[in-house]
Amino acid sequence: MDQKHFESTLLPSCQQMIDMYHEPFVIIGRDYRIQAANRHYLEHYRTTRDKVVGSFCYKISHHCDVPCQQHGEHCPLDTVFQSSKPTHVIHTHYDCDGNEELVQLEAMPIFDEQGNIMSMGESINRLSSVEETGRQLLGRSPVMLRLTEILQRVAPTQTTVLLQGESGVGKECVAEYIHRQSSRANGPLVVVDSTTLGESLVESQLFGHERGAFTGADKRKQGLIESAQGGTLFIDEIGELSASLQTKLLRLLETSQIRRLGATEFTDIDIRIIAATHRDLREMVRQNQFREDLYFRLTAFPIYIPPLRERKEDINGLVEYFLSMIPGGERKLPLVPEVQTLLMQHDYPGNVRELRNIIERASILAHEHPLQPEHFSFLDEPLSTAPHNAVVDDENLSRDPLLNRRNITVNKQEILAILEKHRGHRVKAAQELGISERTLYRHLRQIKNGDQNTL
Ligand SMILES: Nc1ncnc2c1ncn2[C@@H]1O[C@H](COP(=O)(O)OP(=O)(O)OP(=O)(O)O)[C@@H](O)[C@H]1O
Repeated sequence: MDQKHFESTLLPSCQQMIDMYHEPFVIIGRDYRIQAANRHYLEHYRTTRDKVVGSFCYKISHHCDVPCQQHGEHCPLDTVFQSSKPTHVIHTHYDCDGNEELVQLEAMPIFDEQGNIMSMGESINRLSSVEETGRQLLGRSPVMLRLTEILQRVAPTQTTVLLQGESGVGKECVAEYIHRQSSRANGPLVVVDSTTLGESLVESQLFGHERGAFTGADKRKQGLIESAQGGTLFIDEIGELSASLQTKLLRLLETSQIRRLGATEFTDIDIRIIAATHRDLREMVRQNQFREDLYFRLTAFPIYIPPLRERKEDINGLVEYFLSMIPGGERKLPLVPEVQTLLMQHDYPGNVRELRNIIERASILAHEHPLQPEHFSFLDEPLSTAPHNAVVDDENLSRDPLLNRRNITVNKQEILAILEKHRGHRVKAAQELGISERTLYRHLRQIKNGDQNTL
């Protein structure tokens, strides 16, 4: 049966009902044919009922000749018909201009009078795009689609979220995504990198202080926590917080109040906290390095972001995205198969950040030409294991007390070169530099703040 001969068995009243729905909504039959589409659907996709009704859903939504499950996506229709229960899933559809758009589908069974499933109703909720979210959270691998689905669920709540995953997997990207998708999106997103909080002033940086609270405090100052009022506080590398700060953070989580340094009064705080770590907090609890009660508070909603090597299906999309950020980068697409293979074979210890760096570096080497395998030859360079004791002074970085204690100073170029050599792997880079990972983080933040073009 082709589309021309399709006749909908739905009652006209059914059409009226779905037209009242405020999201695009379609009714689909067991044979994957769209039986009805509501007014919002036709408006959103700038199409007509004739073009949609009777067509296969996978053809219209995915521009594909076979149902979703045959090209690796979870098919809500199969689930609904098999289970007779509603389901939801995140899919990539095409908008009316042929651009990909990420949508959340809420699918539900529609029964006939005998209680048999007749059709499936599906509402289509568009998820935010790059323009709306700022930094894009990419990833169409099954694991990233599942993650996006979870993020959609948790974002509108006020729950504290703990993001776990290796360095460079996109924890900060995810935090930003949660914030933008939450009711706090119009409020601030304040990022606190625990590794950059200097020991002595940390408390006043976070909690603020009153005038005269300590020598040099000549005026009252708001801390980072207060500056997140009405928004979200993202605490990166939470495993690095000192014991006393852990206690204070726990108190904030329990009472939603803080006291500025030198203040007698408490201030009410309305923030949502998202924390992140690449460390095993549970193990830190076992080793008495992290408060158990704080750990339980933070793990109200833990989210694990898997390393890139476990979701290599994301690589192509990420490469396209990173190239599109480089002037003229689109001209390097599509990638030749040899380069695609090479990128798929790499292990990415530095995760998405490393992939971004690799693409940027190869693009520079390729200049205006298409990317070829030789532009990636730096991937084959062996990692040096030689201890590094270079003593090159840099006024900005040599003041670090840890470094001075060891009588070692390093400069910006050196840090960046070693980091690049280890493809963004901070643990290895810190080892080679002879400094702690924490100190390396601090330096990187300094470099980032001082020179945006460098990192
Ligand atoms: N899913 C993604 N889509 C697009 N870009 C991404 C994604 N994941 C990571 N990136 C990019 O990779 C880089 C590292 O991401 P991010 O800073 O969020 O990682 P992280 O896990 O917070 O790292 P760290 O633990 O070292 O702070 C950034 O440039 C970010 O924009």
